[in-house]
Amino acid sequence: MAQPRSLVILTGAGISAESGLATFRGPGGLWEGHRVEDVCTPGALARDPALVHRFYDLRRAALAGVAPNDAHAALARLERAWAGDFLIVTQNVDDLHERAGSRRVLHMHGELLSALCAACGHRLTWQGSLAPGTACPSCGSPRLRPDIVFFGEMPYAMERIEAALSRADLFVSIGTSGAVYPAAGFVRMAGAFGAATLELNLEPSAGSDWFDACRHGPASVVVPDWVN
Ligand SMILES: CC(C)NC(=O)[C@H](Cc1c[nH]c2ccccc12)NC(=O)[C@H](CCCC/N=C(/NCCC(=O)O)S[C@H]1O[C@H](COP(=O)(O)OP(=O)(O)OC[C@H]2O[C@@H](n3cnc4c(N)ncnc43)[C@H](O)[C@@H]2O)[C@@H](O)[C@H]1O)NC(=O)OCc1ccccc1
Repeated sequence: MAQPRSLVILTGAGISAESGLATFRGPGGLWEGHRVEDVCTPGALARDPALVHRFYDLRRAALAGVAPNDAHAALARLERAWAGDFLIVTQNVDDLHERAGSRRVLHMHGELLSALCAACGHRLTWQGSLAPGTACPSCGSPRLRPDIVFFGEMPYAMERIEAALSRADLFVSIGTSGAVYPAAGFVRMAGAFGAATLELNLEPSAGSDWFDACRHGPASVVVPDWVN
């Protein structure tokens, strides 16, 4: 196969698992203790903003105690060496890709270190806890919320993502269970545009059958192996 020129990499919670961040559906997964609809839906935010804000405050605080692992580092290395189009589309809201040195990263489900005004759409970097009712520095309305895409909300930058998928020669999915859409549909979209597709995951995912090739194992092993 000719050297791929245009690469799109999708990552999920599995790439951050070995850094000590819980995944969603694994044992002790993030949702355990909280029903998704109680903490990650617009309805939940309206019903109990304190619970939702506290859920993301805890995850934001946990970031200080973790660091990127060899899988994040390998992708940053690959990006520096890559001549063509390169894009990491992550479902993760942590900042471990950027802390590993990755630059061309798109957070399709939002970021913990960002706050969003639900009234005017203004965004600002946010560290520490975010109390419900915090005023937006741009429009003054007390409607700052976690800059997170909740279930039922449209993921960010879908046009940019679909454009990159339509140009991709190679699509690689790392550490995701393929349970959440539209991300779980990207392998079929990329494949339909002629891209070669590869899954790197601890175990087979819900979408493994859609990939041309799969390599299963811990991300900190299979990702550097693939990159080198
Ligand atoms: C549950 C599912 C069935 N529901 C959905 O998909 C819904 C509804 C839906 C839409 N289309 C559909 C089609 C069919 C069915 C349902 C739907 N989708 C939505 O609501 C999306 C929005 C979904 C985004 C929700 N927000 C998240 N995150 C932010 C919050 C937060 O992070 O707190 S989703 C969240 O869950 C998902 C978790 O999945 P993974 O990251 O894969 O994690 P998981 O634990 O599941 O798996 C980990 C994997 O890693 C592996 N692993 C573990 N350790 C390692 C290791 N060490 N190494 C390697 N791999 C490892 C494991 O084996 C496993 O495979 C991620 O996307 C993550 O971001 N929005 C929308 O569709 O909007 C519409 C719309 C259209 C027009 C206009 C307006 C609206």
